[in-house]
Amino acid sequence: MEDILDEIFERVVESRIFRNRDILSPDYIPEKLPHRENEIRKVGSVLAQALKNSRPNNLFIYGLTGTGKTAVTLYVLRRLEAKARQLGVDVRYAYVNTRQRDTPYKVLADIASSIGLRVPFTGLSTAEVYTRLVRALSRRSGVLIVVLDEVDWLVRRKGDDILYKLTRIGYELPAGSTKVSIVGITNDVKFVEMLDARVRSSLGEEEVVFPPYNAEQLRDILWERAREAFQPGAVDEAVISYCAALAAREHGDARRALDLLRVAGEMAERENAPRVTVEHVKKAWMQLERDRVYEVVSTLPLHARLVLLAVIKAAGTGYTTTGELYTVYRELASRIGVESVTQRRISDIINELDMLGILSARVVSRGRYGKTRMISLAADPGTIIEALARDTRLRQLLEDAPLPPKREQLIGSAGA
Ligand SMILES: Nc1ncnc2c1ncn2[C@@H]1O[C@H](COP(=O)(O)OP(=O)(O)OP(=O)(O)O)[C@@H](O)[C@H]1O
Repeated sequence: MEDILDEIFERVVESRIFRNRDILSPDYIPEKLPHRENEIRKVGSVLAQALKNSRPNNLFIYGLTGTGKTAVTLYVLRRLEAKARQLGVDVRYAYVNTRQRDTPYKVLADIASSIGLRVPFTGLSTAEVYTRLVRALSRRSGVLIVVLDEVDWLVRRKGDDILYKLTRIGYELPAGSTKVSIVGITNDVKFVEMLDARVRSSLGEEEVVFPPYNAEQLRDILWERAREAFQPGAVDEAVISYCAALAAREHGDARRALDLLRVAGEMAERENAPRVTVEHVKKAWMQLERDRVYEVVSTLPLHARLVLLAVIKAAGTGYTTTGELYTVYRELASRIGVESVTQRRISDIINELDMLGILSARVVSRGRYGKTRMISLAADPGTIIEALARDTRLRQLLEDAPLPPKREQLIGSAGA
């Protein structure tokens, strides 16, 4: 036993692969953010007002995942804070990720703690926490920048009341007290439509959109991080370009590209390989894809999981049509005693699952029989089944009857 562990320990300590793996972790904020100069300039120009003790306009940042929104915002805020210290101006910021801190209470408690006000974990009403926060802000001066990351998460679950309150907090404070400005970050472009018009206009005093990275930009980003994270010679141009190309094919997500490189490195290290190869990247891609599918499927609402199960039952690894799918779905729903939703809603669910890359739905013409959608699984069936089977009711349904034969021939007869 000792020998096994010695070997593992030595492999990590004397890694030929990693010098400092943490540099590839998603929380690490690098010194340089290539290809984000424009965004840094825009965010910096809005927030710089704080250095003159003025309230910066509220700022709304959006862009797809992994486009550097959080990294840029925190990078600018850290530099701003340092500059403010130099100038002797009181500028602080509170960073709250509302996916992790998912209630108005927790959000307010985090903001309070950024100005040194302690709020108990529970026991107060949200209104009381708000009142205490307002009181504390009115006793202080300076500027407080509140960053609400993944703000759509909170609003979708708890409504936009908290945003309304926070964007209005200035009206409740007497002259000379803390000036509060809000930075909202989201990767959901449709989120804006969910907001009350007043919240939308006040949060969007300024807006910055982060475009996705292309493969070339991702390569620069990866090299910047790889130089410090890996031992010299452990990764080469082919590996970096391959990671960049795969991530760019999705939507230019830097997080995905970095994850890919990190997992490929871990695989090489575990194999005691002298360097990371394209093969490691391919395997890493498959593993990350499986993890993603598992995570997405496990957290889907019940009816979406039933739809997936219906596709498995009706199509196996082949195809099914919308009508057939709906029949099977209703049967499954009734077997576990839940009321089925309408065909229209199922259609929406199919679109959502298509966008998530779990299902593929293609419209095909069936000549004089009109059009139909051919639906099939678009991700690894084994992983989907594993994730569905976490729910005992669904596991039972999965075990109930064998899968029907493949349906590929349907496609041919539909002329697709
Ligand atoms: N230009 C860049 N240079 C170096 N690293 C970057 C750059 N852009 C993003 N990253 C890195 O990619 C990862 C994801 O970035 P970040 O968290 O900022 O994305 P995001 O747009 O906030 O995504 P999400 O909406 O999913 O939260 C982080 O590890 C970040 O450091």
